[in-house]
Amino acid sequence: MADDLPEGWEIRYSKTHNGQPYYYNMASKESRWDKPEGPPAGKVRCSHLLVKHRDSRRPASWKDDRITRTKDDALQILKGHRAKIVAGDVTLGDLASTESDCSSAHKKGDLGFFGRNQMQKPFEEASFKLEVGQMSDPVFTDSGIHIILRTA
Ligand SMILES: Cn1nc(-c2ccccc2)cc1C(=O)N[C@H](Cc1nc2ccccc2[nH]1)C(=O)O
Repeated sequence: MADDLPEGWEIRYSKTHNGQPYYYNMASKESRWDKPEGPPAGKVRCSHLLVKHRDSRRPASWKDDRITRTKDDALQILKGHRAKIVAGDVTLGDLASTESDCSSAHKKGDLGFFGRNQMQKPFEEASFKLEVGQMSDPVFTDSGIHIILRTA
């Protein structure tokens, strides 16, 4: 699909090769038959680990039918997870698989690519501030408390 092309690329259709699609970069004036790789324009890819609490929008998860921990306790738990990741003891993806209260835990916390206006604002703002490979501080949303890793 043309809407997932990297920044600066557009799809065009050849006038000399039976309307065959090709890709054109307006800035570099480069043309190519094969689709350019890279993050879709205006999107980021992130993984996250979520710890919910009793005031979360949905205080339940695949791990726990009824989440009763306080927000403060959730933050302490999340800080403990973040410290292990920073120390290099475990990756965010591996820890999310067992500890995240988001159903994305089953995909190591990977949320795939997303653009603006798709996620809750605090999550979006934090995600778009990250460089690829960078991990956020605790981020608070209506769902709970997250640490976010930008992967692309
Ligand atoms: C936004 N999202 N993507 C998935 C997901 C992605 C890939 C594979 C499976 C599930 C789950 C969710 C989701 O909203 N999960 C919620 C918790 C949650 N709230 C979020 C707010 C912002 C970003 C991620 C978030 N995850 C839940 O399970 O209660």
